[in-house]
Amino acid sequence: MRTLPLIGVTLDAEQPGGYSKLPWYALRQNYFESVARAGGLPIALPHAPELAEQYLDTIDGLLVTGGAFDVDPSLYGGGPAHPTVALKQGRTAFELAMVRGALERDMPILGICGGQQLLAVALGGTLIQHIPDSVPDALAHEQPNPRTEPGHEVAIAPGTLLARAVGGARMAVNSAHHQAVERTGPDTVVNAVAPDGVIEGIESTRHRFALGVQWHPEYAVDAADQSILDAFVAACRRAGR
Ligand SMILES: N[C@@H](CCC(=O)NCCCC(=O)O)C(=O)O
Repeated sequence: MRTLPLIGVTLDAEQPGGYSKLPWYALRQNYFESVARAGGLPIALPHAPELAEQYLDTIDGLLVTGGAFDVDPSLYGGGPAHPTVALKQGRTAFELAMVRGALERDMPILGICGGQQLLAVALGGTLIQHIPDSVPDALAHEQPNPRTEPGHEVAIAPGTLLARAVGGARMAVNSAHHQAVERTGPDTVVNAVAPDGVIEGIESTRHRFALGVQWHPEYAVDAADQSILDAFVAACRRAGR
């Protein structure tokens, strides 16, 4: 039996330029730090769909991170891609293989921001491709102020896994997204909503822990943010080998 649950953390993929003249991976340190603070052992997962099953045989839980890109609308019947849609096909192919495999195993999954959107799609949901064009009087979901500060509040749905994790009805959250979950799939419920009605969190009702939040709890903007990681890692510990 492992002492710490092994948490697979997905990476962003960058084209040559900047750090390296070759393709490279990137991820903010606070993703790993927030998992470690929660008592998990974070491990980075390079993009290799052919290794997904072996990764899933090894880890106790999956953290699907965010990034400045979008899920391909063809994956949720979204029709033509909005002009603002940016794709990272290799990353999405790997993350989708990992999420689908984890769901099949009922392995705990936490999706953050774009990772929440991918989880929603894997659960049969759809996305709003560009909030400003779809939501009248929408808040600034790509907040102008630093992401270490709140962008807006969310209302947490009572009786949900998220409500039990954070122990409250409202939270201040940061916001760095132009898309959002539009409709949830079967056996999936909305657990958080912004004041303008934009969905800010979803969870499966038929898995032990399949939770996504649109904001970035790894920044710990709200005192309750770390409790989301704590609940996720605790679920991984219970599910662990
Ligand atoms: N498709 C999503 C992506 C949202 C997201 O993951 N944002 C994070 C920005 C980069 C980072 O700091 O991780 C959208 O709605 O834009």
